[in-house]
Amino acid sequence: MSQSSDRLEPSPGADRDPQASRSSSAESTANSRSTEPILSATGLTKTYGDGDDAVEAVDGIDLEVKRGTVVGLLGPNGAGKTTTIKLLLGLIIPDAGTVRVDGTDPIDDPRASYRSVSAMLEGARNSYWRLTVRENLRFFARLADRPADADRIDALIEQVGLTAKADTTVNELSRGMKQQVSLACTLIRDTPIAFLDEPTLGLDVESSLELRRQLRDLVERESRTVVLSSHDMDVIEAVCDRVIIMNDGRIVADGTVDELVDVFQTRTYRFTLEALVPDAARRTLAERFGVDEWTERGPERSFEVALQGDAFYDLVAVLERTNCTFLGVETIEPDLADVFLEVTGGGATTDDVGSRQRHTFEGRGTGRPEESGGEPRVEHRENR
Ligand SMILES: Nc1ncnc2c1ncn2[C@@H]1O[C@H](COP(=O)(O)OP(=O)(O)OP(=O)(O)O)[C@@H](O)[C@H]1O
Repeated sequence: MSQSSDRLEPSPGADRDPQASRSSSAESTANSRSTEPILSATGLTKTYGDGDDAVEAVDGIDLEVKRGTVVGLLGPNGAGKTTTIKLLLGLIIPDAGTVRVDGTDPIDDPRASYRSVSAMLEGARNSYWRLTVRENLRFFARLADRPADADRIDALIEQVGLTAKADTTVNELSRGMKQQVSLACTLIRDTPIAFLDEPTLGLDVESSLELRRQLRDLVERESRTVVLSSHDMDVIEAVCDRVIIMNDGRIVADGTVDELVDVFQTRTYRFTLEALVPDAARRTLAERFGVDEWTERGPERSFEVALQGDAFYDLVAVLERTNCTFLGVETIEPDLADVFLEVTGGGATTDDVGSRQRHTFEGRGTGRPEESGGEPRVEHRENR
């Protein structure tokens, strides 16, 4: 979808008067609004097509989002993230279920809902490339109930790091900069809710890091409610308060990044062996533990494997039985990539894993790292 912000334009004359006198009933409505979820969905369902071609994209989702939180929607390709966002925005009609956006119904009264939301869908396409950065922001600011003034526009341009490019046309900017302009165009309307669908899609590592930093900065300064979808676990970990993992149109996990890591308790280990690894060992490790990638480093061979509970001891027993000379094992702190694999049963690879904190245990033996006696040496590996 493109030009999402156009489609979210409020109707002329639909403006609310911010200075309107507040009756006590209006106050109590405002108070109850501040405690109720700013966004909710019940039984949300959407199937595309019919008959043999039917695709159940969203299958009975219930969801509540508190004000001022940043929620990450994560899941493999086709999980239903974009469809969910479009349903919440009222851009597509659900087959069943209800949605409330800041006290409004985006299906019955889309204009009322559009005052509360802005969206950046599919990356950098929601700005006008023949206009300058500042012209874009002026344009999008004017779509708001209370248009931002020149100072606010300059401040936002500065926050996304584009002051030097403020009067440059967007088509002359790099892809990362275009994405920053899109983000600024989405945020300039100062809506209480912003949807960001894959905001770092297609960015190089540097630009992705920069956008992530700016996003967190903006969210902290302005306490917006943000719903952000991404395949990029580093983005989700860096920016989100809460993570919802989708698979096959359903929510399969919902919690804080820390909670999910605790719940799923997957540990990834790197085992290092002497070079002569018997074929029987390789075969058994592949069949029982899915070990099919080995790293060769001089006289050492190593592999990484995600294990739960007693599987660690089972693997060590296989190494002993097949006469492998075991040089050491490191534990790698689980992160969202591991959780994601665990919950969805696939759909991403551990190549997606970004930064990991490693607890390295050295020395020969077959004991579990915690029992190997050595003090763990903590390393930090940056993959980004
Ligand atoms: N307009 C459409 N017509 C038919 N099927 C669709 C349409 N849009 C999405 N789908 C299908 O619905 C399912 C969910 O798609 P959706 O785009 O919501 O997933 P997603 O999690 O956002 O995926 P991705 O991460 O790849 O963008 C997929 O099987 C997709 O092929």
